[in-house]
Amino acid sequence: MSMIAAFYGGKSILITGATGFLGKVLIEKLCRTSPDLKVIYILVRPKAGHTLQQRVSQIINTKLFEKVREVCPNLHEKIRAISADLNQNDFAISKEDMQELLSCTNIIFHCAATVRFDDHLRHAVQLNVTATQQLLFMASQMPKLEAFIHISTAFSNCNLKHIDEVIYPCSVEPKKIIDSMEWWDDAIVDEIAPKLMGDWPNTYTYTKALGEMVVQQESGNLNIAIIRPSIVGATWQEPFPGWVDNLNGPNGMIVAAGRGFLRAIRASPLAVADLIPVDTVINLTLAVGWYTAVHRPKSTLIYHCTSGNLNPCNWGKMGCQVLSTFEKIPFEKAFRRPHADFTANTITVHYWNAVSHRAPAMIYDIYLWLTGRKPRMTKLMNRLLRTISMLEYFINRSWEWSTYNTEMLMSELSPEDQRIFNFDVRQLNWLEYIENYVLGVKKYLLKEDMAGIPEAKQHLRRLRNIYYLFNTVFFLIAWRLLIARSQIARNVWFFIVSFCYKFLSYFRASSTLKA
Ligand SMILES: CCCCCCCCCCCCCCCCCCCCCCCC(=O)SCCNC(=O)CCNC(=O)[C@H](O)C(C)(C)COP(=O)(O)OP(=O)(O)OC[C@H]1O[C@@H](n2cnc3c(N)ncnc32)[C@H](O)[C@@H]1OP(=O)(O)O
Ligand SMILES: NC(=O)C1=CN([C@@H]2O[C@H](COP(=O)(O)OP(=O)(O)OC[C@H]3O[C@@H](n4cnc5c(N)ncnc54)[C@H](OP(=O)(O)O)[C@@H]3O)[C@@H](O)[C@H]2O)C=CC1
Repeated sequence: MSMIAAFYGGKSILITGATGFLGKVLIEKLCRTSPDLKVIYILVRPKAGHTLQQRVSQIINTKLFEKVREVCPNLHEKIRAISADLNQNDFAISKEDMQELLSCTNIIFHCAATVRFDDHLRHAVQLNVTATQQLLFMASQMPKLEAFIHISTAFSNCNLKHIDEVIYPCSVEPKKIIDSMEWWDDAIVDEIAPKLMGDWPNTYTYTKALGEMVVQQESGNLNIAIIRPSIVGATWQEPFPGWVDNLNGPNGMIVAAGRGFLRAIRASPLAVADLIPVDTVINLTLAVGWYTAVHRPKSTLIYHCTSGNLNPCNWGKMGCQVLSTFEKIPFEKAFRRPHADFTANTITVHYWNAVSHRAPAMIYDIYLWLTGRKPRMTKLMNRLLRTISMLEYFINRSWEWSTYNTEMLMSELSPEDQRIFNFDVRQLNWLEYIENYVLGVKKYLLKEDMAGIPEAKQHLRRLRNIYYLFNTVFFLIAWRLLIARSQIARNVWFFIVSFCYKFLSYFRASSTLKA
């Protein structure tokens, strides 16, 4: 019998960020392995045109929940959506709902965050810091609470090279920043943001670091643990390989490369690609929830959920495997044939951006304009290049994360729990994982049918022919213009023609002699 699965039986669990990427996989695994849990409260913000129940139904009626719908037929009753906005005071939760949450909750998984790199500092502080503070305050009023699990990121200290499982202080106290946000107007925030952020590359990583400090400072008597995943990718094994549903992190790059928009990127091929499958993160999260509640460690433990030090893979190897998968299972409606160059040289990057990204986009837009359609490719390309510029920081550096706590936890699990809640990334076969990842992007994110593969391959062959034709015509025109203007080019041309003529004459003469 799994100790972890049994632990969650009969429990009331509160999840924030349940409608997000990690949140969905968390609910799925919890309901599948502990179908006898009492209730999962999820804090969901209302969205225009969708009731809360519709938002829940949209999630649990997807393929991700196919298996769990069999194990737990009353899934709808297990999930109780509570209207809440983490940006509001008391999360705008009704009095009755708040009363129920305070009196019943046993475990909290805090996943909600803004993961946008370019969010305004005010908004990022509100969600990643102030909301965490408020949730901790709520938690302190919950008499039945056994554990509070906070999901952070391994990049909350990306300004350091070696990162231990400890909380590193930021130069300005989070409480001061929270207070200042009350009276600073946006102009002041904009001016002061770079100074506050120092060597953090974006508001996301900076506010996640502040969030960790808040957790440490406000922990009081609570049983708290922090999980720091690195770059979270598609599922590895569960409930099936390759599931992914958003464009964050590498997903958008895989789409852009597979559709032929992205052909070169400034990246160090030897830098470690610290990807971690989302099901691995969730298995660790559930194991940490159990361990924190049952063993009640004296201090807040931090768990790195990373792959680099246990089973490293670099961006070069990953990129090659992505490309070779495109050959077997190409994406539909490609703009150009997938091709990739990783380069660390800035001049080469500018060259590729001009020749491989902007020029084809402009030529295509001219074609759209000439055929009476609205040009859109240049705009799309600019947006892609902007996205890449934000991700570049993470693909040109390597970090070392120590994983003592994570390894300690692994050794504490029974063999059955190690199997059911497997977070041992040493068992991951990268080539197989990446192939399933690309397949998953095609099936679950782009919603493409596998039956369309022959047509997609045919389309790529057409693109190849257009490419050869375009290059030949371009070369001939360029050469013709050069010959017209330059005596040297004319001499070279006559030399080549006379050389070919002599070679052919010699070849013909020798074959006549042999006959
Ligand atoms: C040539 C080389 C290729 C090699 C072969 C293949 C390569 C594949 C292998 C891997 C390549 C290397 C890529 C590695 C990337 C590494 C990422 C590392 C990140 C680590 C960070 C730490 C992890 C975390 O803790 S948090 C999770 C990460 N968070 C994010 O990723 C969020 C990032 N996103 C943002 O910050 C914003 O969305 C931003 C700034 C990128 C764009 O903002 P903007 O306001 O311009 O647009 P949106 O309103 O957000 O969206 C508009 C539009 O664009 C679509 N879109 C959004 N993001 C992407 C994307 N990444 N790619 C493509 N399209 C995207 C979005 O859906 C919208 O579409 P609509 O149709 O308009 O709705
Ligand atoms: N994805 C990754 O690569 C990594 C993620 N992490 C961490 O994991 C956690 C989950 O990330 P991920 O699932 O990818 O993020 P998503 O962006 O997919 O999900 C974010 C969740 O937060 C919710 N949320 C945002 N704003 C509010 C609000 N004002 N009120 C209520 N809910 C809100 C969203 O709800 P809604 O559906 O309404 O928008 C959504 O459910 C985050 O803490 C992140 O920092 C850490 C490392 C890597």
